[in-house]
Amino acid sequence: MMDEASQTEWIDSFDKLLNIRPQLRELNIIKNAVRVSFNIDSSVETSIKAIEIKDSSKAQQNYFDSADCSRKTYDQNNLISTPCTKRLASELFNCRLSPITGIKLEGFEFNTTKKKKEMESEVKNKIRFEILPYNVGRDIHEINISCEKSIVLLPPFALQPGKWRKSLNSLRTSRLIEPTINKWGTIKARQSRSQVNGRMSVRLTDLNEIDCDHQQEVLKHCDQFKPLSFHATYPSTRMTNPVKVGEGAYGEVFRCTNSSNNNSEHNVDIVLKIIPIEGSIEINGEKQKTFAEILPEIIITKKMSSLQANAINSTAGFVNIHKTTLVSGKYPQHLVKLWEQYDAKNNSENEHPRVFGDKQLFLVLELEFAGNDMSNFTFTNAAQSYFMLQQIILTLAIGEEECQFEHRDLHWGNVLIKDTDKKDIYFKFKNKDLTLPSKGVKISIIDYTLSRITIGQSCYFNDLSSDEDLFSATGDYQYDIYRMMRNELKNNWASFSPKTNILWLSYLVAKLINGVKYKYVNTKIHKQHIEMLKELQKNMLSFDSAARCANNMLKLT
Ligand SMILES: Nc1ncnc2c1ncn2[C@@H]1O[C@H](COP(=O)(O)OP(=O)(O)OP(=O)(O)O)[C@@H](O)[C@H]1O
Repeated sequence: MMDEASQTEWIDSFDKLLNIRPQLRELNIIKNAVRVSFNIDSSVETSIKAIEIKDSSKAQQNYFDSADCSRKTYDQNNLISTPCTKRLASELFNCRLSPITGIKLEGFEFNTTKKKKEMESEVKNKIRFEILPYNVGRDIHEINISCEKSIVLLPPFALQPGKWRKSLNSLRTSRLIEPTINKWGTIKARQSRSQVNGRMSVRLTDLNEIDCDHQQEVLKHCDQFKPLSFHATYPSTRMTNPVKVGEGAYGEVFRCTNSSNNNSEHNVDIVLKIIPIEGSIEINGEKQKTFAEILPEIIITKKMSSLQANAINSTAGFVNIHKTTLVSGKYPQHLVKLWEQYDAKNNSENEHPRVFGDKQLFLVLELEFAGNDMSNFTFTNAAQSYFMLQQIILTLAIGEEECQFEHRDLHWGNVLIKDTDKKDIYFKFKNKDLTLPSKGVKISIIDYTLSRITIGQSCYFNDLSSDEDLFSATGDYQYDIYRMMRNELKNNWASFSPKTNILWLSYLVAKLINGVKYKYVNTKIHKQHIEMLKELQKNMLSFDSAARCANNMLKLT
């Protein structure tokens, strides 16, 4: 089994998670033979799951027992991991619950007082092989897998709070394969993919996919007839004080002052979110978005941004977009340099832009610079955060009222906050003018990848109904919210249920009480507002929409 790969490639898959991202991406999904890891650590949950089914007539079953599966002998001296039988017989794993995730481990319920031999045979019989119903992969790599024994689990795993997409991709990649069975009953390995590209657009009337030329639609939104040259459109001379400020699974974000008209009084602080599209190479563990997949992103961002000037319902709480541009060509050298500077300082998780060829297409979203995200922001005190939360509530309420908007991924990385010297923030809710004290901050909501919205006869949403991975994640209250949303929506992601906004608000209040940074915590005003936040937290889940919550909070009739 070991001759296809060098020893270093057999590092435990859990350990690989600790390695830097480029190596994670090169995990051995197309190797000819795979080791099953059975170390006495969490690797039982992250290691390769592979079996060989002897009887092809059983191939359609969901469960197999060990008798159905072939057992190939292997040279144990070549293996790094402890073989299954040896480990199971030890007392070191005397637990049916994983020490890491608490998942129930089938077959580990033996009693340590039993004799070693009895235990081994009991365990052999009890181990259950589960074939998971994955159907998301686009690339299928056929591999020959053989192993003594393995367990296929869909483990809950801990993710860091905040941005989860890249971590989830890394975990998916590190799991390497999920077995599927072809018509001859042999195993094929599928490389799992993110589901978040599964953006759906449906007409509400007939639920058919919108029939349009997506490339033309994107060009229309960009006011272009064809893609422009990347380096000619964004030369270094057009970008004053440029710096890379952030990155996501889909793009790089650079901040600069837009000095195109050479009038320093009219300089605007903008960010460029640069998203590669339509290319065949994978970026940051994801397939590149297509025109069809990027189009809803543009439409939703523009729609939400336009609410700042809307007649009946208006808010500047959704990030302001100036323009979108479709460019093609090699990544400009001055942006590559900024990318490298960011990487040197922050250890980027994204791929170096050198991977892009000279025909690569990029969609560039020019957004207003909206500050730091909530997880990196230091509030003066809880009075400031309390009123900041009111801005979020009212903004969501206006989104619901205007276009049945649900954000569906409003973790603290997607709320940006910047200082303002304006005393008040203005809103219009159901044609009523409302003013909130800014307390020195203004919020902007970003990232509509999972959002749901109705515009005219069309509804845009992301169908997460089969993204088991996201619903298995743990590590923060944030990951409970995805499960709570699924319950609330009864897994029908097209439907409008503003309660999902309430779920995210309940998460945000929790973060404000116990999570964000405060400068002055020993003041009376801080303590008072922490109590007010706690009171709000008690009541939050009793509302069924942000609109109801806003009505109650602002005593609107
Ligand atoms: N308008 C903005 N102003 C300031 N910073 C921004 C702005 N938009 C994005 N950023 C920064 O860039 C980061 C990535 O942006 P964004 O969340 O839009 O990317 P993404 O690719 O959609 O991320 P994800 O991995 O969640 O898919 C944000 O976390 C934020 O730090």
